[in-house]
Amino acid sequence: MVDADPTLRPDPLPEDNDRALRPQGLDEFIGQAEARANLRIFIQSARQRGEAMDHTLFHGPPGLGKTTLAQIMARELGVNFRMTSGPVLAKAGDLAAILTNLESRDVLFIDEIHRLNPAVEEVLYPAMEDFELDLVIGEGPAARTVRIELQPFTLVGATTRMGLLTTPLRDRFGIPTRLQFYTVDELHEIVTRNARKLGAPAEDDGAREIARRSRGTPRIAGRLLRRVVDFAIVEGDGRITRDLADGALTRLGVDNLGLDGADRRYLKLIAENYAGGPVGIETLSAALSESRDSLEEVIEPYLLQQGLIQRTPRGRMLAQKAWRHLGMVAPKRQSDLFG
Ligand SMILES: Nc1ncnc2c1ncn2[C@@H]1O[C@H](COP(=O)(O)OP(=O)(O)OP(=O)(O)O)[C@@H](O)[C@H]1O
Ligand SMILES: [Mg+2]
Repeated sequence: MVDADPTLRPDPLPEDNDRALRPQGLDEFIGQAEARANLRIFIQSARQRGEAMDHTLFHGPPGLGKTTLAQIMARELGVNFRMTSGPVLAKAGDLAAILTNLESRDVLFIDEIHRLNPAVEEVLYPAMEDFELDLVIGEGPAARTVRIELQPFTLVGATTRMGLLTTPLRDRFGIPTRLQFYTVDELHEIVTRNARKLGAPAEDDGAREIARRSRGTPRIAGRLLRRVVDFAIVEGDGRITRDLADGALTRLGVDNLGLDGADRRYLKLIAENYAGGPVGIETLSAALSESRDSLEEVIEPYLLQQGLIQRTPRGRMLAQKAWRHLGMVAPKRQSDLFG
């Protein structure tokens, strides 16, 4: 039932092509216990009523399973899955074409929904609320509006930036769901299961080492597992032991907290050039040649969650844990504040 039309999604991440490791049903999906329990109820209720499930919004950092959950929803609802994304929908007509082709109760997934063009977003409001489409035909004084009835459908939106969603759009989702970073135990289970699927069984300690160093993120766990399997095949006897995983991950530049080169560059910059901060996000973005968005979406959420940095009104600051991790000593004023 999955219909991920490649023309609708020109730029999928390589991991996203990997159907082999993607959990297929809610029972197979590990972690996010609260979100999963709620979704199970809402899916079953929609099925029993024979109605389209309410519109659902998944938000949270990249790689935590937003796309995966949207696909699972369609499968469990027994309906078609249509996928597109905010930046791809350039004109109102692009969205109208998709909406008018939906079958009753289908799931329409819009990735990066915070990047919708305002003209397209306008079309979405009546579609979500009343399953109606108001199309303007013609221009100037001759322009007129035609109303088209749509089949009831479920919109599933995904965003890494909840704060960038307009209020009217946010308010039209009946089921907003925030995804959390995964615990080491959850990632351990995911790695163990995926290693089995890849035909390279992992020892308990080996799987745990990968889990510990995956930045709380299943996508990263999947990527690191594949690389460790490469090392196990070429330099080991195919088994994923703790030593093998540790050696491979260290060679890949993933340190013992799971931070990669970009994370350490961020922390080192604040330590070495700004005495631990506070320093503004724009300054960091310029100094690191990274977009502000990628700092805020990709790098900072995990560093904040790990208590390595703090966000203050005057900018970002290193916490004591970050100084220790870098093997550096905080200047006196810092250690007084965050000792
Ligand atoms: N709970 C889970 N159990 C096992 N694998 C998972 C789980 N969640 C996600 N994955 C795997 O992690 C990868 C990333 O998941 P997904 O593409 O759904 O993330 P995403 O939140 O949509 O990311 P992005 O914000 O970048 O679009 C996929 O390969 C998926 O199979
Ligand atoms: Mg996704």
